[in-house]
Amino acid sequence: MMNPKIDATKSHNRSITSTSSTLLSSSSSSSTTVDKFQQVIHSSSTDGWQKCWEQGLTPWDLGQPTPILVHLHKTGALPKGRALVPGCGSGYDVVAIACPDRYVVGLDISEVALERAKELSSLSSQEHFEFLKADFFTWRPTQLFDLIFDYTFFCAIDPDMRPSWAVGIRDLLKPDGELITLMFPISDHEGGPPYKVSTTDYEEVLHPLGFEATSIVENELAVSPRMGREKLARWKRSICLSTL
Ligand SMILES: C[S@@+](CC[C@H](N)C(=O)[O-])C[C@H]1O[C@@H](n2cnc3c(N)ncnc32)[C@H](O)[C@@H]1O
Repeated sequence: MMNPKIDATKSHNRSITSTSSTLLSSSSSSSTTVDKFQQVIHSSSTDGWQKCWEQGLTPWDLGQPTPILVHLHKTGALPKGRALVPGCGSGYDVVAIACPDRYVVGLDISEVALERAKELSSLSSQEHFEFLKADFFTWRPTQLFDLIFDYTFFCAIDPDMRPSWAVGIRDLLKPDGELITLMFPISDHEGGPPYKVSTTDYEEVLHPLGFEATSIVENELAVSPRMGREKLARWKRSICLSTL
């Protein structure tokens, strides 16, 4: 399915990595950034993310769109219509898949993240995307989505919030819409964010709402620090359960 020639190794070394017991990074300085990021996040239940953005503590940020998402877009393997990227951060993925056939909304709770996203995308054609400040867990627009792409949002929220995450996905997606999750980090470390994830973690909250995976594959285009710890899953709701 994937083109192995696509260079997925351009991630800079600030990317998040983890070991069995703790989160470490490929360099001691980025490990320190992860530690500081976690301290700041846990210092405030209301504006932890905003503070991280203000202090430049964004160790998850690839500095580029997600390679597998770009590949799916370029090969016509993504639904058209309206797409949502919750917790869009710097917004690379929003801009990467926006096109005349697909209007993309990048949602984030941090004003600083959105300012950065707008600045980074200022030279792109603005017609096919927008950035919105809102809380994913309470935001309910009138227009639903044909596609939701989740990468590093599920693992960023407290695991107790995962059932609410699934309800949000259901409420924001059209009944025949598609959810694409890039599941990361598949590991056994403790703590977070990023909190460890497994396919079962997604199934536990999505199955009760009628979502079934139509495919789950290793992400062969993962950036090098994340290689082997990511799976791409595509989910749809079965028609008979779509009223749940
Ligand atoms: C780990 S970052 C991932 C950013 C981006 N997806 C990426 O991969 O670069 C998580 C993002 O989710 C945002 N966020 C956290 N809680 C949120 C919420 N309840 N609603 C919307 N965005 C939220 C944070 O501000 C942050 O930008």
